[in-house]
Amino acid sequence: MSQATERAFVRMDGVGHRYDPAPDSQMAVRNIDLEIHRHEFVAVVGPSGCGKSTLLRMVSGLLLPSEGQVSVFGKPVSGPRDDVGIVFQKPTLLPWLNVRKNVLFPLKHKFGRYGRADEQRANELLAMAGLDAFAEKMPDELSGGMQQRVGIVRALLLNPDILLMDEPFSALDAMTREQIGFDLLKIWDEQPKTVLFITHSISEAVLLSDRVLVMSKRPGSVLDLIDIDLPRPRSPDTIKLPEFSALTDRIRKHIYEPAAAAQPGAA
Ligand SMILES: Nc1ncnc2c1ncn2[C@@H]1O[C@H](COP(=O)(O)OP(=O)(O)OP(=O)(O)O)[C@@H](O)[C@H]1O
Repeated sequence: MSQATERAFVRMDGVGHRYDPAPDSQMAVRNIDLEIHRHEFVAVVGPSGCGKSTLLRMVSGLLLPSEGQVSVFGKPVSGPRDDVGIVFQKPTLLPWLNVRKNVLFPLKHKFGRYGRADEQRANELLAMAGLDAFAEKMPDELSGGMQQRVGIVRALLLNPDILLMDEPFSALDAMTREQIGFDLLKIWDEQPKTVLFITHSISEAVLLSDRVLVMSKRPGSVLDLIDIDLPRPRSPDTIKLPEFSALTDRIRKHIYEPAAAAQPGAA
Protein backbone atom coordinates (compact mmCIF):
# COMPACT_ATOMS: atom_id res chain seq x y z
CA MET A 1 0.00 0.00 0.00
CA SER A 2 1.49 3.34 -1.05
CA GLN A 3 1.92 6.19 1.43
CA ALA A 4 -0.72 8.20 -0.48
CA THR A 5 -3.19 5.31 -0.17
CA GLU A 6 -2.64 5.00 3.59
CA ARG A 7 -3.41 8.70 3.99
CA ALA A 8 -6.58 8.56 1.88
CA PHE A 9 -9.70 9.34 3.87
CA VAL A 10 -12.14 9.29 0.98
CA ARG A 11 -11.13 7.06 -1.91
CA MET A 12 -12.68 6.39 -5.30
CA ASP A 13 -11.43 3.52 -7.43
CA GLY A 14 -12.67 3.34 -11.01
CA VAL A 15 -15.97 4.90 -9.99
CA GLY A 16 -18.71 5.34 -12.57
CA HIS A 17 -22.43 5.96 -12.41
CA ARG A 18 -25.25 5.65 -14.91
CA TYR A 19 -28.75 6.74 -13.91
CA ASP A 20 -30.35 4.76 -16.71
CA PRO A 21 -29.54 1.09 -15.97
CA ALA A 22 -29.57 0.09 -19.68
CA PRO A 23 -25.99 -1.09 -20.34
CA ASP A 24 -25.60 1.09 -23.47
CA SER A 25 -26.90 4.27 -21.76
CA GLN A 26 -24.57 7.23 -21.32
CA MET A 27 -22.80 7.34 -17.98
CA ALA A 28 -23.07 10.44 -15.79
CA VAL A 29 -19.50 9.99 -14.50
CA ARG A 30 -16.86 7.39 -15.31
CA ASN A 31 -13.35 6.19 -14.43
CA ILE A 32 -13.00 8.37 -11.35
CA ASP A 33 -9.90 7.60 -9.30
CA LEU A 34 -9.51 9.99 -6.40
CA GLU A 35 -7.98 10.16 -2.95
CA ILE A 36 -8.96 12.87 -0.48
CA HIS A 37 -6.97 13.23 2.71
CA ARG A 38 -8.40 13.75 6.15
CA HIS A 39 -9.27 17.40 6.80
CA GLU A 40 -8.46 18.32 3.23
CA PHE A 41 -10.60 20.95 1.47
CA VAL A 42 -11.25 19.81 -2.10
CA ALA A 43 -13.26 21.92 -4.53
CA VAL A 44 -14.91 20.39 -7.60
CA VAL A 45 -15.45 22.42 -10.78
CA GLY A 46 -16.61 21.46 -14.26
CA PRO A 47 -19.24 22.21 -16.90
CA SER A 48 -22.91 22.05 -15.99
CA GLY A 49 -24.18 18.46 -16.00
CA CYS A 50 -20.69 16.90 -15.78
CA GLY A 51 -21.57 14.92 -12.66
CA LYS A 52 -20.31 17.02 -9.73
CA SER A 53 -23.43 16.41 -7.60
CA THR A 54 -23.40 12.75 -8.63
CA LEU A 55 -19.88 12.47 -7.23
CA LEU A 56 -20.90 14.13 -3.99
CA ARG A 57 -23.98 11.91 -3.60
CA MET A 58 -21.81 8.83 -3.99
CA VAL A 59 -19.57 9.98 -1.11
CA SER A 60 -22.66 10.53 1.05
CA GLY A 61 -23.87 7.01 0.25
CA LEU A 62 -27.22 8.36 -0.98
CA LEU A 63 -26.24 7.03 -4.40
CA LEU A 64 -24.20 3.90 -5.06
CA PRO A 65 -21.75 3.66 -7.97
CA SER A 66 -22.66 1.46 -10.95
CA GLU A 67 -18.94 0.71 -11.35
CA GLY A 68 -15.96 0.78 -9.02
CA GLN A 69 -15.95 1.54 -5.33
CA VAL A 70 -16.12 4.51 -2.98
CA SER A 71 -14.61 4.02 0.45
CA VAL A 72 -14.28 6.21 3.50
CA PHE A 73 -11.48 5.53 5.94
CA GLY A 74 -10.87 2.16 4.30
CA LYS A 75 -14.49 0.96 4.45
CA PRO A 76 -16.64 0.66 1.30
CA VAL A 77 -19.63 3.01 1.25
CA SER A 78 -22.69 0.75 0.95
CA GLY A 79 -25.53 3.07 2.00
CA PRO A 80 -26.32 6.49 3.49
CA ARG A 81 -23.66 7.53 6.00
CA ASP A 82 -24.45 9.31 9.24
CA ASP A 83 -21.02 10.94 9.54
CA VAL A 84 -21.56 13.43 6.72
CA GLY A 85 -23.00 16.92 6.92
CA ILE A 86 -24.57 18.25 3.73
CA VAL A 87 -25.09 21.87 2.73
CA PHE A 88 -27.11 22.66 -0.39
CA GLN A 89 -27.60 25.82 -2.44
CA LYS A 90 -30.70 26.70 -0.40
CA PRO A 91 -30.60 26.12 3.35
CA THR A 92 -34.30 25.07 3.54
CA LEU A 93 -34.81 26.20 7.13
CA LEU A 94 -38.08 25.36 8.84
CA PRO A 95 -39.97 28.69 8.94
CA TRP A 96 -41.81 27.91 12.18
CA LEU A 97 -38.65 27.25 14.24
CA ASN A 98 -36.19 29.86 15.46
CA VAL A 99 -32.54 29.73 14.40
CA ARG A 100 -31.32 27.65 17.37
CA LYS A 101 -34.16 25.16 17.00
CA ASN A 102 -33.48 24.87 13.27
CA VAL A 103 -29.85 24.07 14.03
CA LEU A 104 -30.90 21.45 16.60
CA PHE A 105 -33.58 19.96 14.35
CA PRO A 106 -31.46 17.10 12.90
CA LEU A 107 -30.79 15.88 16.47
CA LYS A 108 -34.47 16.05 17.33
CA HIS A 109 -35.28 14.23 14.09
CA LYS A 110 -32.63 11.54 14.65
CA PHE A 111 -32.90 10.92 18.40
CA GLY A 112 -36.29 12.43 19.26
CA ARG A 113 -34.72 14.91 21.71
CA TYR A 114 -31.66 16.99 22.55
CA GLY A 115 -30.10 18.10 25.81
CA ARG A 116 -28.31 21.07 27.41
CA ALA A 117 -24.93 20.00 26.02
CA ASP A 118 -26.38 20.00 22.48
CA GLU A 119 -27.85 23.46 23.01
CA GLN A 120 -24.45 24.59 24.28
CA ARG A 121 -22.75 23.25 21.15
CA ALA A 122 -25.37 24.92 18.95
CA ASN A 123 -24.68 28.21 20.74
CA GLU A 124 -20.91 27.80 20.28
CA LEU A 125 -21.25 27.07 16.57
CA LEU A 126 -23.68 29.95 16.09
CA ALA A 127 -21.17 32.26 17.81
CA MET A 128 -18.41 30.96 15.54
CA ALA A 129 -20.59 31.81 12.53
CA GLY A 130 -21.30 35.30 13.92
CA LEU A 131 -24.93 34.43 14.61
CA ASP A 132 -25.05 34.42 18.43
CA ALA A 133 -27.29 37.51 18.51
CA PHE A 134 -29.75 35.83 16.12
CA ALA A 135 -30.36 32.49 17.87
CA GLU A 136 -33.92 33.45 18.86
CA LYS A 137 -34.83 35.00 15.50
CA MET A 138 -37.07 33.32 12.95
CA PRO A 139 -35.56 32.44 9.53
CA ASP A 140 -37.52 35.12 7.66
CA GLU A 141 -35.90 37.78 9.87
CA LEU A 142 -32.44 36.85 8.48
CA SER A 143 -30.68 37.83 5.24
CA GLY A 144 -29.89 35.15 2.64
CA GLY A 145 -26.25 35.00 3.76
CA MET A 146 -27.25 34.56 7.40
CA GLN A 147 -29.70 31.80 6.48
CA GLN A 148 -26.95 30.00 4.60
CA ARG A 149 -24.68 30.33 7.67
CA VAL A 150 -27.44 28.70 9.74
CA GLY A 151 -27.50 25.86 7.19
CA ILE A 152 -23.73 25.38 7.63
CA VAL A 153 -23.99 25.41 11.43
CA ARG A 154 -26.82 22.86 11.24
CA ALA A 155 -24.65 20.57 9.08
CA LEU A 156 -21.81 20.87 11.62
CA LEU A 157 -23.86 20.20 14.75
CA LEU A 158 -23.47 16.42 14.64
CA ASN A 159 -19.71 16.98 14.25
CA PRO A 160 -19.51 15.06 10.96
CA ASP A 161 -16.17 13.79 9.65
CA ILE A 162 -17.09 14.91 6.14
CA LEU A 163 -18.77 18.11 5.01
CA LEU A 164 -20.33 17.93 1.55
CA MET A 165 -21.26 21.30 0.05
CA ASP A 166 -23.20 21.49 -3.22
CA GLU A 167 -22.92 25.03 -4.64
CA PRO A 168 -23.59 26.39 -1.15
CA PHE A 169 -23.06 30.06 -1.96
CA SER A 170 -24.44 30.34 -5.49
CA ALA A 171 -27.67 32.06 -4.42
CA LEU A 172 -25.77 34.85 -2.63
CA ASP A 173 -24.58 38.21 -3.92
CA ALA A 174 -20.86 38.52 -4.72
CA MET A 175 -19.84 40.41 -1.56
CA THR A 176 -21.75 38.15 0.83
CA ARG A 177 -20.41 35.15 -1.05
CA GLU A 178 -16.78 36.17 -0.57
CA GLN A 179 -17.30 36.98 3.11
CA ILE A 180 -19.12 33.73 3.88
CA GLY A 181 -16.30 31.84 2.14
CA PHE A 182 -13.77 33.36 4.57
CA ASP A 183 -16.14 32.62 7.48
CA LEU A 184 -16.32 29.00 6.35
CA LEU A 185 -12.50 28.80 6.30
CA LYS A 186 -12.40 30.19 9.85
CA ILE A 187 -14.83 27.52 11.05
CA TRP A 188 -12.92 24.83 9.11
CA ASP A 189 -9.71 25.99 10.76
CA GLU A 190 -11.23 25.70 14.25
CA GLN A 191 -13.20 22.51 13.58
CA PRO A 192 -11.29 20.70 10.83
CA LYS A 193 -13.39 18.56 8.49
CA THR A 194 -12.82 16.80 5.22
CA VAL A 195 -14.65 19.09 2.79
CA LEU A 196 -15.90 18.38 -0.73
CA PHE A 197 -17.11 21.68 -2.14
CA ILE A 198 -18.89 22.01 -5.49
CA THR A 199 -18.84 25.39 -7.14
CA HIS A 200 -19.29 27.02 -10.55
CA SER A 201 -16.89 29.77 -9.51
CA ILE A 202 -13.29 29.02 -10.43
CA SER A 203 -11.94 31.83 -8.25
CA GLU A 204 -13.99 30.62 -5.25
CA ALA A 205 -12.58 27.10 -5.76
CA VAL A 206 -9.00 28.41 -5.79
CA LEU A 207 -9.54 30.85 -2.92
CA LEU A 208 -10.91 28.24 -0.51
CA SER A 209 -9.39 24.88 -1.27
CA ASP A 210 -6.26 22.75 -0.89
CA ARG A 211 -6.89 21.04 -4.23
CA VAL A 212 -9.26 21.62 -7.13
CA LEU A 213 -10.70 18.68 -9.03
CA VAL A 214 -11.49 19.72 -12.61
CA MET A 215 -14.04 17.49 -14.36
CA SER A 216 -14.63 17.00 -18.07
CA LYS A 217 -18.06 17.41 -19.64
CA ARG A 218 -20.48 14.46 -19.38
CA PRO A 219 -19.59 11.69 -18.88
CA GLY A 220 -17.58 13.43 -16.18
CA SER A 221 -14.05 12.22 -15.56
CA VAL A 222 -11.03 13.78 -13.88
CA LEU A 223 -9.31 16.28 -16.20
CA ASP A 224 -6.92 17.57 -13.57
CA LEU A 225 -6.38 17.65 -9.83
CA ILE A 226 -4.54 20.83 -8.98
CA ASP A 227 -2.65 21.57 -5.77
CA ILE A 228 -3.51 25.03 -4.48
CA ASP A 229 -0.38 25.84 -2.55
CA LEU A 230 -1.37 29.41 -1.73
CA PRO A 231 -0.55 30.50 1.83
CA ARG A 232 -3.18 30.24 4.59
CA PRO A 233 -5.01 31.94 6.14
CA ARG A 234 -6.54 33.06 2.86
CA SER A 235 -7.79 36.64 2.67
CA PRO A 236 -8.87 39.22 0.08
CA ASP A 237 -5.13 39.78 -0.50
CA THR A 238 -4.79 36.17 -1.71
CA ILE A 239 -6.72 37.18 -4.84
CA LYS A 240 -4.01 39.73 -5.69
CA LEU A 241 -1.20 37.13 -5.76
CA PRO A 242 0.14 36.32 -9.25
CA GLU A 243 -0.03 32.61 -8.34
CA PHE A 244 -3.78 33.01 -7.79
CA SER A 245 -4.29 34.26 -11.36
CA ALA A 246 -2.01 31.54 -12.73
CA LEU A 247 -4.12 28.86 -11.01
CA THR A 248 -7.48 30.29 -12.13
CA ASP A 249 -6.13 30.63 -15.70
CA ARG A 250 -5.03 27.01 -15.68
CA ILE A 251 -8.50 25.84 -14.63
CA ARG A 252 -10.24 28.16 -17.08
CA LYS A 253 -8.16 26.71 -19.89
CA HIS A 254 -9.28 23.19 -18.94
CA ILE A 255 -12.93 24.17 -18.98
CA TYR A 256 -13.09 26.52 -21.95
CA GLU A 257 -10.26 25.19 -24.12
CA PRO A 258 -9.90 21.52 -23.13
CA ALA A 259 -7.88 20.68 -26.26
CA ALA A 260 -5.33 23.44 -25.52
CA ALA A 261 -5.06 22.42 -21.86
CA ALA A 262 -4.30 18.85 -22.94
CA GLN A 263 -1.19 19.99 -24.93
CA PRO A 264 2.11 18.98 -23.29
CA GLY A 265 3.43 21.85 -21.16
CA ALA A 266 0.12 23.75 -21.32
CA ALA A 267 -0.22 23.94 -17.51
N1 LIG B 1 -31.85 11.40 -10.90
C1 LIG B 1 -31.37 11.46 -12.14
N2 LIG B 1 -31.87 10.71 -13.12
C2 LIG B 1 -31.37 10.75 -14.40
N3 LIG B 1 -30.33 11.54 -14.76
C3 LIG B 1 -29.80 12.33 -13.81
C4 LIG B 1 -30.28 12.33 -12.47
N4 LIG B 1 -29.53 13.22 -11.74
C5 LIG B 1 -28.64 13.73 -12.62
N5 LIG B 1 -28.80 13.21 -13.84
C6 LIG B 1 -28.00 13.52 -15.05
O1 LIG B 1 -26.64 13.14 -14.78
C7 LIG B 1 -25.74 14.14 -15.27
C8 LIG B 1 -24.90 14.67 -14.11
O2 LIG B 1 -25.77 15.38 -13.21
P1 LIG B 1 -25.21 16.17 -11.96
O3 LIG B 1 -26.36 16.84 -11.30
O4 LIG B 1 -24.37 15.26 -11.15
O5 LIG B 1 -24.26 17.24 -12.68
P2 LIG B 1 -23.65 18.59 -12.11
O6 LIG B 1 -22.27 18.69 -12.66
O7 LIG B 1 -23.78 18.63 -10.63
O8 LIG B 1 -24.60 19.67 -12.79
P3 LIG B 1 -24.83 21.22 -12.45
O9 LIG B 1 -23.48 21.88 -12.47
O10 LIG B 1 -25.69 21.70 -13.57
O11 LIG B 1 -25.50 21.28 -11.11
C9 LIG B 1 -26.60 15.22 -15.91
O12 LIG B 1 -26.60 15.01 -17.31
C10 LIG B 1 -27.98 15.02 -15.32
O13 LIG B 1 -28.98 15.37 -16.23
